[in-house]
Amino acid sequence: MQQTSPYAICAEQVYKQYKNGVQALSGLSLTVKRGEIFTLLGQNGAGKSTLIRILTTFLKPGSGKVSVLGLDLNRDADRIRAKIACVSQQTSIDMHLSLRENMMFQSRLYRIPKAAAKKRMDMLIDAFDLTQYLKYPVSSYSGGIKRRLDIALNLMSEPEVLFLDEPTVGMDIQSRMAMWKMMEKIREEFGTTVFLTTHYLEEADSLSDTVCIMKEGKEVAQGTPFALRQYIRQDMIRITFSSKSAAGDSVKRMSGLFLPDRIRIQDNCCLLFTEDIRRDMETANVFLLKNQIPFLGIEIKQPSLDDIFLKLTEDSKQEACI
Ligand SMILES: Nc1ncnc2c1ncn2[C@@H]1O[C@H](COP(=O)(O)OP(=O)(O)OP(=O)(O)O)[C@@H](O)[C@H]1O
Repeated sequence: MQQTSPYAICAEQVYKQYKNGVQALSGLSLTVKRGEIFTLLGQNGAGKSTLIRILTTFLKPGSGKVSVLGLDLNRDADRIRAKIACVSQQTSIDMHLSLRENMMFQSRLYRIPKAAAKKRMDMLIDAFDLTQYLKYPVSSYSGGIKRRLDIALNLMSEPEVLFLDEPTVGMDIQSRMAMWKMMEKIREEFGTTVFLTTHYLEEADSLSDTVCIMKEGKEVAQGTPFALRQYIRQDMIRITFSSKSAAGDSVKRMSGLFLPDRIRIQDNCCLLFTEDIRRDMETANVFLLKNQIPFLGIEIKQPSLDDIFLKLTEDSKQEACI
């Protein structure tokens, strides 16, 4: 009897080199639990889209072991394809068809019986608040509504894993919030595993069960947003100056006091990563006052996911699995 894997996705030591010699993945490993929202974060060119193309069977890895829903990617690509759906940057909506026609067309691609397809369509239209748009032509929808419809289309086949490549890119805050609600609904009500990529850190923070930070084709950290924050296990001191150049000048002057990898400039602030908050707070305060360096404020700050992302993606020596 085949055992059900607790993991939706397992990738082990995946390498991928394109024909032009670019090494897009360099030994990437990650695990995605069934039913969770998993977010992949990485700078441009980190290899996120390459990984999605591999996991959705469009691209073969050079080497490494990948299983999706317990099925081996090399042996069972067809079976995997039947159980997943992928919403990419290019929408799969046909602008000449109505909303309902688009959904029914999708159901025919998956050979879903008509009555079942109609039931599923009505449920999805209701679940994702699309009813009010039924009377308008699809071509008139805003980008956010088109994206919502695209996701609904991809859910017609009841996929077990839904891949979303930057689902909220370029959206205004209202549309992004509607999209977050939609993703939570997909996880809560349908039990679908959601695998998404994003550049928005606050999105990863508020929405994800697990976040994986990628750099240069490899994971640098994977864990819950909370665990990632704990990973740094460092408080931060934030000193605010009147301008970025004032912050830069002060950091130069303080360079003898703190190790270079403990100091970072962010906008008009200087961030000090510290393991001894009292000692370093006193050192920084005394230095600033003694040298009459003008500053607007000094405070203790918990690192955000942003700070962790910057720290991990800037420091190539850091690696962590949480
Ligand atoms: N078809 C291709 N042929 C050759 N090189 C490619 C191809 N697709 C991607 N690359 C290169 O592989 C590396 C990883 O690209 P990928 O698109 O996977 O990164 P990404 O993290 O998705 O970036 P972005 O956030 O900008 O979409 C980059 O250096 C990119 O230029």
